[in-house]
Amino acid sequence: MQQTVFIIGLGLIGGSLALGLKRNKDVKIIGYDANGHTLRTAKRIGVIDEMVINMKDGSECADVIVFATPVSETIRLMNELPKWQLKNQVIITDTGSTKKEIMKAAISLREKGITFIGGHPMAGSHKSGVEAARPILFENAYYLLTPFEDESYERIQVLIDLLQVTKAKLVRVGAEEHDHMTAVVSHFPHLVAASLVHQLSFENELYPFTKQLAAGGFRDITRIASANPIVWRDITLQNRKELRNQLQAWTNEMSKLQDLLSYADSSDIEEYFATAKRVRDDLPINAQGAMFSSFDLYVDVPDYPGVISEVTGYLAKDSISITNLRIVETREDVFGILVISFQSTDDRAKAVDCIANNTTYETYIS
Ligand SMILES: NC(=O)c1ccc[n+]([C@@H]2O[C@H](COP(=O)([O-])OP(=O)(O)OC[C@H]3O[C@@H](n4cnc5c(N)ncnc54)[C@H](O)[C@@H]3O)[C@@H](O)[C@H]2O)c1
Ligand SMILES: O=C(O)C(=O)CC1(C(=O)O)C=CC(O)C=C1
Repeated sequence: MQQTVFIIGLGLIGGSLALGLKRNKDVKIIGYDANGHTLRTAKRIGVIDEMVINMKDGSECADVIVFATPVSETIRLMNELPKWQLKNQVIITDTGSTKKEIMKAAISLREKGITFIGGHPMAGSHKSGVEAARPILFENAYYLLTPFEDESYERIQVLIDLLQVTKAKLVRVGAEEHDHMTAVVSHFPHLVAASLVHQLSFENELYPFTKQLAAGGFRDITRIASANPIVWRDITLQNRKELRNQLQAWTNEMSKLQDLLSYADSSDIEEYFATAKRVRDDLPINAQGAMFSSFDLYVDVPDYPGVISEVTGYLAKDSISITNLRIVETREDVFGILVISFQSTDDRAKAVDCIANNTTYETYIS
């Protein structure tokens, strides 16, 4: 049976969901974005099957409506829906990073007999926009659903059946619990990343050379500070209470660090790092999802013209797809390390063999 899915907001997440759902040939994707350029691009590059230029047209013919807009916009737009002639059995969902405020706003839909099931795919990136969308983004990632407690099993199952094709791990949680857990592993780390970048820019006024030294570590820990500020403004506003609690916990941890720096001996300091390493090493970072991972391979290449196309040429010859390519500059005067990203660990393993078979360059997995 054909299903029509209407996606509102065609950025990284709306676009990736559209591409993921399109793998099911019985699903037709209609898209809308407030940004005309994004909307036309989404149609041109085949992210959506059809575009509409207002929400009403898409909403009235949809079996499922998905909001993939910044969370404050989602709440504003949800309130528009009851004005239109929606299908009787329509299911409304969203992809927002917060859930409590959204579920609160959904009460008015529910009072009008409209089904709303909150959703949040726990995969993403610091990139935004439709060009960054990927069909595999949600594969193996947790995809949290926050239906109302007494939502009918059949209605939830319709949404689960639809989303299954993305290969995400669908898990049901309460909205409050959701906002607590995501504050710890997602929202607060974004505040920390932004604050480290602020700290660097302050430092930079006194020691302008410092920025040049911001190599792997600083770049890794602050990658997410490059995310869309509007998306993160809205998340922060909606999850303020949990974020204040996290900040208090962080402040307590920092004061422990103050003590460590002032009084601790070398074994206590080593133990501090060792405990963190144990916990960090146990995180499931090699699977996409709980943490987004792009399966990077570091290649130590010599500095001569054409070396990058030489390496990518060998990979192309063996039909190994790459998703990204960059040079990590560790020193200004020395050619950096070539970092090639792959879609899967399998592709990366094939690349290691391919480079070993064709060159003498050393490869590393971080
Ligand atoms: N970026 C991530 O890593 C990530 C991960 C999971 C969930 N989310 C959530 O998914 C949602 C979308 O985030 P994104 O990363 O795709 O952002 P994005 O900036 O890539 O895309 C958002 C899109 O929404 C459009 N938009 C904004 N206001 C609109 C309106 N009134 N009507 C129609 N379109 C509108 C924008 O033009 C843009 O194309 C957010 O709620 C975010 O919290 C983000
Ligand atoms: O990988 C990233 O860049 C992300 O920030 C993705 C991330 C996260 O914090 O893990 C961001 C927001 C979400 O709602 C879910 C995933």
